[in-house]
Amino acid sequence: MPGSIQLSDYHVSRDTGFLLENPQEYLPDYFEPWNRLAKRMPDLVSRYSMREAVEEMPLLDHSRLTGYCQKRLAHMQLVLITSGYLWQEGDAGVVQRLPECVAVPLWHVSNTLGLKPVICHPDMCLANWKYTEDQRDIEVIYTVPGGSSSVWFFKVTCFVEMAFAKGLQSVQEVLDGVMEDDNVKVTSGLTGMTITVGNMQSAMKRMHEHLSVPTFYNTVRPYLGGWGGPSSPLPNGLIFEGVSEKPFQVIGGSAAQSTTLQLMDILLGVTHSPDKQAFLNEMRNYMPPAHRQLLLDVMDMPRKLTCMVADSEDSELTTAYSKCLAAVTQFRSYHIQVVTKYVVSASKKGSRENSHLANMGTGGTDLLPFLKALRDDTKKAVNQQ
Ligand code: HEM
Repeated sequence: MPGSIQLSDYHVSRDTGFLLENPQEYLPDYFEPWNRLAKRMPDLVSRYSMREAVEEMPLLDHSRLTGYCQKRLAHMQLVLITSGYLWQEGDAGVVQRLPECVAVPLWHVSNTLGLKPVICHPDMCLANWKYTEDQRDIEVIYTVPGGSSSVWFFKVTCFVEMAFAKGLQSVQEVLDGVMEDDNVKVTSGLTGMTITVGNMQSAMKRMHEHLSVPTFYNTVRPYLGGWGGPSSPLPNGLIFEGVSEKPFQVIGGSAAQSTTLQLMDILLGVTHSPDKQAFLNEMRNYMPPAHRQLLLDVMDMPRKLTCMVADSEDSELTTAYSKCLAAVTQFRSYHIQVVTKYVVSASKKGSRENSHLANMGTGGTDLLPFLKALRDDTKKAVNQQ
């Protein structure tokens, strides 16, 4: 049917959703220096020898990378190397320039993939997991300083994406049901989505099991940072040697770059004020292009779930819709608790080395009012139908 959407057309896997299926762990031997430095980054940083190691690294030919998965792995390795190089000495010891041996390939690989040349959710979550040998659990492949806390942080973020992936069929059901004007299908899809969002919340709850607050705040978070803007230790941005002498600015990694919540917002007709939406739109620039395109195409669907609900006297449909919005609202409320614990309260205890991160989000957002407004917009959506 014209205007209908198949999730599988957008680099979305039936099994793993937005997570890359079978991410690779190592590049071919030619890229051994990248394999080695990316894997050893936390260790090299702890010995303050990351910079030296990067400066000794040869400039490799990125055009020898073949296939999408190799390029995604190369992106992750190069952003990790960048992150270690920049933040090894904390804010005070940051450098203004990224050496050519990292800057040039990172720039080109990023352009090929349509990703920003900075650590991001598509790297550290979507392309950073593998099944354990018995296939019963997952492991993260690469990490940043922070030991078991940082590993756990990435792993739980993967769990949340996995929980979404398990409910993908329900999202497809809603998309199909809306196009076919099929109340039963939409109701069933919304019911499945409600369960899925609940499972995403349960997955996020696991953050508390092994993520230490001071380690997250003082050690993990700085390595997820971007550069540029008044609160950054690199206010003008970073110069990529061999690419341009003009510094440029990027936001760092955040799960706000996950397509999951934005897809649900669009599908459920949740709208945000222009400034909040501008931030979420900016986050789309850090998603893989196919996922970004999915959001745009769902926005452009000729039929809308919200119109269907508004025109319907089918109480099962309207109830399923309200319950789904309530689940997303609860997810956002729970996320606010997590952020309060790991960022807001932690910032009160402070860290001098990375004071610029204080109470702000990666995008420089004033955190709690921002997240609460997004949550309240979700709650309000139900009354707008
Ligand atoms: C310790 C765990 C976490 C912390 C400290 C945290 C922190 C933050 C922060 C600071 C923001 C504000 C945007 C920014 O500036 O980056 C944000 C936004 C966001 N985070 Fe998290 N986050 C955590 C875990 C997660 C997980 C596991 C997910 C799951 C996908 C997630 C999804 C989101 C989303 C979707 C947003 C955008 C705001 C919204 O749509 O409500 N976060 N997070």
